[in-house]
Amino acid sequence: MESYVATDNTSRSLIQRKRLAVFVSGEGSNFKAIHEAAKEGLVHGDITILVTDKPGCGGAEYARDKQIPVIIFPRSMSSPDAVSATELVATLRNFEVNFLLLAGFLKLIPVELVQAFPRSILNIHPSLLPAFSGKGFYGLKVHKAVIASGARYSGPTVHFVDERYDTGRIVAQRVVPVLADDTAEQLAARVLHQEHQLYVEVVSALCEDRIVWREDGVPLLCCRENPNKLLSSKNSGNNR
Ligand SMILES: Nc1nc2c(c(=O)[nH]1)N[C@@H](CN(C=O)c1ccc(C(=O)N[C@@H](CCC(=O)O)C(=O)O)cc1)CN2
Ligand SMILES: NCC(=O)N[C@@H]1O[C@H](COP(=O)([O-])[O-])[C@@H](O)[C@H]1O
Repeated sequence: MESYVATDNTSRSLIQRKRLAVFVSGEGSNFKAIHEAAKEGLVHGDITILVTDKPGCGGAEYARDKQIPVIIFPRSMSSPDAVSATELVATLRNFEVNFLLLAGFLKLIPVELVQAFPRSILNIHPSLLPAFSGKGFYGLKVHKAVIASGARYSGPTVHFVDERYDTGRIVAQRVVPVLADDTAEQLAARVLHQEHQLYVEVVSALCEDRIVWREDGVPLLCCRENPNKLLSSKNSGNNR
């Protein structure tokens, strides 16, 4: 590894605390998990703005309750008062946002936003990418497709966002079993439980500058206790 990343509490206090924008379209349980982790000190950052296409969704209600500003995006016939992509970039700059976290957001992030925040937008998807991904694969539709395929394993993927749905660089995954008598709802609940842990783990690394990029463009997580160890390397405790 080229550079040492120190993240004990003293060293962490020397790292800039990051400013986060979270994008939701539904209940926002991943948003809530990240918000709680930030309050508990597990994430070295603050959620400074919530972006949604559904102003009445659970995630937006939670944000209002926590006095987090809510921005409606994208503009559409049903949301004429929503902001445009250009206006959203300007707003995120004004809020000095460092990273964008998609958490159940169901609209395509336009290339203008992707280019404005290079290697700075994450998404969590409820399958083991690249399987079961792309347009039409969201929410229960993903889990129904997994069950119908006969796959024995599934699980969440956290990846960087590019111009297309679910094709950005994979950062981390977790595996859960698919049981023979699983309903889509039961599988969704098992995967969601792991999503909450995985997203907090990755956002924690992101905010502590513990994501390094391999020469071939693959992002890797450095261990918090020993940042010279890669979480997915042979000598990592996680892989024994
Ligand atoms: N540029 C990107 N934008 C988004 C990504 C991405 O990887 N790149 N991820 C999605 C989240 N997502 C899967 O993780 C996803 C969300 C929604 C869809 C989809 O098919 N949406 C429907 C509209 C659904 C609705 O409005 O209710 C559609 O586009 O027809 C696929 C994948 C977030 N954005
Ligand atoms: N393809 C995108 C997609 O399906 N995202 C999924 O939507 C759910 C949102 O739950 P939440 O609103 O409770 O965080 C999560 O399971 C997330 O993986």
